[in-house]
Amino acid sequence: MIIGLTGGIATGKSTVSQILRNQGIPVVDADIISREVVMPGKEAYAKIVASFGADILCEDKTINRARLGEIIFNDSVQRNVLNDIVHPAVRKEMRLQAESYLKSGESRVVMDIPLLFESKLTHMVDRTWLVYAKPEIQLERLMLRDDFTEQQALSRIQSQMPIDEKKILADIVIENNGSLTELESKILELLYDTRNRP
Ligand SMILES: CC(C)(COP(=O)(O)OP(=O)(O)OC[C@H]1O[C@@H](n2cnc3c(N)ncnc32)[C@H](O)[C@@H]1O)[C@@H](O)C(=O)NCCC(=O)NCCS
Ligand SMILES: Nc1ncnc2c1ncn2[C@@H]1O[C@H](COP(=O)(O)OP(=O)(O)OP(=O)(O)O)[C@@H](O)[C@H]1O
Repeated sequence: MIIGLTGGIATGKSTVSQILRNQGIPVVDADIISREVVMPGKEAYAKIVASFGADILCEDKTINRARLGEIIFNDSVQRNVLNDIVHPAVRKEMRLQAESYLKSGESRVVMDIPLLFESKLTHMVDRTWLVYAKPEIQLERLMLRDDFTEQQALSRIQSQMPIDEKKILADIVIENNGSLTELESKILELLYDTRNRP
């Protein structure tokens, strides 16, 4: 059984993933894999440098994520260029990792995929869980976590499907508008309720 965990930027996916990992549930994380597949020497790295130029590199030749982010979160054409380079490699690696967990006998594997609905990847999972935070809380958490101005935060939020639209598409909605303790209790309850029936 593969659970697709999604949400909006900064609504709490990584926080939920950590709670799930603490419960012994394996999580395959698209954000982590998307960092690995763009390391120097990887196929996607060469394509990114060819498309965006050497200006998006740090001195050590790794990709300057802040600089690339400023480009792609403010320009949907450039965003699609990057997505087309990175996403196939991420999907391939996610499948491999999830299959490996299932083969080793895990009954439930979580795929943390921020763009699950935008990229129409629901066929990769059996159920969808959405981590939801009200738009004003999402904005506040994003500005606080990444030290963004309101404009920087909004450009990232607006690069995604609105969280209220995702809410309609998800099988299960995990409300994350309260405390971390409340969130943890909700996840434990959800795991208990869905032990044999996700
Ligand atoms: C633009 C990049 C370099 C910025 O890196 P940075 O370290 O600042 O952010 P990070 O990768 O941790 O992503 C943070 C969050 O931004 C959001 N996000 C990232 N990429 C995208 C995108 N292409 N479109 C919309 N939202 C995105 C997601 O909610 C993600 O969880 C990086 O996000 C990237 O390479 N994005 C393209 C790959 C991608 O789509 N990743 C998301 C899941 S596969
Ligand atoms: N219930 C909560 N109460 C207070 N802070 C929270 C809560 N849930 C998450 N946060 C904080 O909000 C920020 C965003 O959470 P998190 O990093 O888990 O989001 P995310 O959905 O994984 O983001 P991204 O899309 O960027 O990967 C973090 O700083 C996290 O510590």
